[in-house]
Amino acid sequence: MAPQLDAYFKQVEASSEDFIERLRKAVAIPSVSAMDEHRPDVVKMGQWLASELKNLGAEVELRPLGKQPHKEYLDLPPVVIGRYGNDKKKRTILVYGHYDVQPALMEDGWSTKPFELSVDEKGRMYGRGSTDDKGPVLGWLNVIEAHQKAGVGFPVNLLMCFEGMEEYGSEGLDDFINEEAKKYFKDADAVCISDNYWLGTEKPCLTYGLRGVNYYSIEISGPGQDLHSGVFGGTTHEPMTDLTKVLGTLVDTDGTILIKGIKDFVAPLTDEEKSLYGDIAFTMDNLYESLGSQTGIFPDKERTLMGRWRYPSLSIHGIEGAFSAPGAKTVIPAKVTGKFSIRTVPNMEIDPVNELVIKHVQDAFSKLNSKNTCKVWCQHAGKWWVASPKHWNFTAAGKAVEHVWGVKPDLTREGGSIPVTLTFEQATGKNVLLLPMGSSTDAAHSINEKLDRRNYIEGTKLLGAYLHYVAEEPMEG
Ligand SMILES: C[C@H](N)C(=O)N[C@@H](Cc1c[nH]cn1)C(=O)O
Ligand SMILES: [Zn+2]
Ligand SMILES: [Zn+2]
Repeated sequence: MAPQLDAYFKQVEASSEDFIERLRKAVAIPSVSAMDEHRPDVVKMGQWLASELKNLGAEVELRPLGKQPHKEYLDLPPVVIGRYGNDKKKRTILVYGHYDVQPALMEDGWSTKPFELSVDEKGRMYGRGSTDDKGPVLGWLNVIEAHQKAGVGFPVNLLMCFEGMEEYGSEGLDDFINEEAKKYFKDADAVCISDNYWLGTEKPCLTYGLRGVNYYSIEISGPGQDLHSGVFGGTTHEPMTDLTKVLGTLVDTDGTILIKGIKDFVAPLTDEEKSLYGDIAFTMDNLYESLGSQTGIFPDKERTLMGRWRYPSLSIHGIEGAFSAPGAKTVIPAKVTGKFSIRTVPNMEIDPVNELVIKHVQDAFSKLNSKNTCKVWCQHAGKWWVASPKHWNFTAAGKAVEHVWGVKPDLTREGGSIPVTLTFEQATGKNVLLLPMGSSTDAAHSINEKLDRRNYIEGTKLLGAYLHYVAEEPMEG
């Protein structure tokens, strides 16, 4: 295998500028799944991805997912599915990624235009979606292209599933995967997802766990329209006042969730699990670097990692309908919708958590004795996932990491959520591996999201090397 991999690696180096151009084109399409007005861009991004894959000789289909739940005027973007190679003697790996991105506006504080890839002198490639998840998705395309150009045989059959709604809760995808698990995806021997990040900036990792996410909206309304606060302030119940009070009952400033009963669902920490945290290559400085501040809750790495991986958290994200522009508008908003989410962990189930949250919000609102109206609902939910890393899929990835990066990877869990991971595992019955490309300082979901050129190019080598090691692993296990 060594000469083949050497030739492949050389080709990745030789094609690196083309691969960066490919990422530049992808970042230029503002495929923001959460914004109705960007839906045509999400569709355009799916079509662009499909055409790139076709140009590389893959069989590709754009599968419709129907209308968006609760927004029937919108079509969901298509799932791009594809196959590269169909040799019964080879293993088949199913790869998943997403081509939609989080919203990004200059006024949020970006230093460069979010939808123009901007590469600085240190090789940091800034742009929305660079690390989450366009860079990793294009990594798979780069793997195909570099094999072709180097004349190196492709080691496995590749099945692909790239969706356009991940940042909005993967609407429609669970049913699609369940439906196709025994059809389009039936040959898959294992699954690989590249959509998370290293813990720091130097040590690669393989990831075997994710938190789940239950995402909520609280809508408080009263007046028939927005009002002048000088004319009506002091004479009416104000939705924004009610909402901030209700939001204030959810979580304490030290991160403690204040909803009664939530803690009781959390699996107790065992001595065996506790002992795993000490060996992970992570420091408080790694945390401070990626936070861009020293505002961590805990003083030590172990409790910080547990706070991210194995305990739930509740975050308040924003308020729709509230005044948020610069200046001093003296308005009383008539209807405001607060958004918050809970990252869930073993053994929190979606429905019992929803019941506690909805009851808590209703009780908190009724204590206000307000004449306004309060509605609360779970917008989307995806369950946590924890797998065993003792499988040939992880062994192959571990060897590939050692080959490309020269170190054994850490085995990590992740605080973020990729709800379809569990769906793939359950629907296909196959092992799922998370193989991240980006690092802790990439600022996914934040301003100035970036992917380091080194992570993109070495990451492309890693994805290819992983496929070669997969081809060599004995199947059992
Ligand atoms: C880890 C992954 N790259 C990611 O960012 N996932 C999102 C999924 C999500 C759920 N609701 C909205 N987006 C995340 O963890 O926030
Ligand atoms: Zn992602
Ligand atoms: Zn994301």
